[in-house]
Amino acid sequence: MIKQSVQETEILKVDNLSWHADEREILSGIHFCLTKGEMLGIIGPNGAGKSSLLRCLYRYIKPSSGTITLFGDEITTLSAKEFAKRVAVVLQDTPHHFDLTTAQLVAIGLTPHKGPFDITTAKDREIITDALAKVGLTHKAGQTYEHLSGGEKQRALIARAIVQRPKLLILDEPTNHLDIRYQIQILELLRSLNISVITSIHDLNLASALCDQLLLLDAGKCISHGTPVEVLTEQRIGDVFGVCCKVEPHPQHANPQISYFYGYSSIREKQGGQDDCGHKA
Ligand SMILES: Nc1ncnc2c1ncn2[C@@H]1O[C@H](COP(=O)(O)OP(=O)(O)OP(=O)(O)O)[C@@H](O)[C@H]1O
Repeated sequence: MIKQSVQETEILKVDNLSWHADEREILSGIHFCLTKGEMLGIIGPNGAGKSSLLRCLYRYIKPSSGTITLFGDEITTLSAKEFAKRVAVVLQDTPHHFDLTTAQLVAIGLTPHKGPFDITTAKDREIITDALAKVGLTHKAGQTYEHLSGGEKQRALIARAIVQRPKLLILDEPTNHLDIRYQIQILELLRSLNISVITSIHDLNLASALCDQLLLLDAGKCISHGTPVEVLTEQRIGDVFGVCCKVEPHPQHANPQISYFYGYSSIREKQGGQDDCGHKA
C-alpha cells in the first residue's frame, strides 16, 4: 500500500547515495527528489555513472551507502511485486524473447497486476492495443518481437512499460535506436503519461526540450542539478564534455538550445579546457 501523505508530494527521494565497485568510487553523494509527473534527465559524459545510478534506483545493484525512498518506503523493503507495481524499467540491452510476438511481449507488463491463475481479459487486450497504438506499433502486434528493428524493439519495450502502469518509469537511453521523429514522439509520449520519469539521455537538446529537471553527472558526482536553464550553461558544458558550444533560447520553448562548434576540442585539451573556444569573438 502506498503511503497517502507522501503520495501527494514526493515520489522518490535519493539521499547521499554512493556506490563502490572493485574498490573504486563510481557514484558519490547523490541527492535528489522527484515529484508526481516530473521528468528528470540524467546527463553526463561516457562513464559518468548514469547507468550505475539508474541501476541503484531499479534495485539491480545495491548502493554502498545512502537511501532511496519510494512513496516514503525504502526500496529494499518492498516485495518484487510491489516494486513492479510502482516502477517500470526500459533498458537498452534486454534478454532475448525469441518466441514472443510484439503483443505478447507487451502483455508481460500486466504481470505485476495479475495473480498466478488469472487469464487475459478483454480489458487487458484493450490496454495492450492502446499501448501499441501509442508507440506506433499497431501493425507489428502479431510479428515476432525478435524480428523488429532496433527502434521498433525499443518502442515495444516502452509499450510494455506503459501496460505495467507504473508510478515511476526509469529508462536508460530510450532514444538510442530511434530516428529523430520517434525520439521526439517517444519523449513527448513519456511526458503525456502523467507519471514520474527518470531517463538517462545523451542528447542535451532533447533533454533541454523535454525534461523538467536535469542532473549532470561527471565522474560519479553531481556537478549540477536544476532546470535545463540552470544546468545547461556554455561554461559547464565546455568543462564537463570538453566541447565548445553556444547556448541560446530555443525559438519555440525558450529552454537552452545548444549549437556545437567543431575543431576546438583538441584546443581545449591542450589548454586544459580553459579557453572560450574563440567563438564569441
Ligand atoms: N559492475 C561494475 N564493476 C566495475 N566497474 C563498473 C561496473 N559498472 C560500471 N562500472 C564503471 O563505472 C563507471 C560508470 O559506468 P556507467 O555505465 O554507469 O556510466 P554511463 O554514464 O552510463 O556511461 P555511458 O554514457 O558510456 O553509457 C565506468 O567507468 C564503468 O566502467
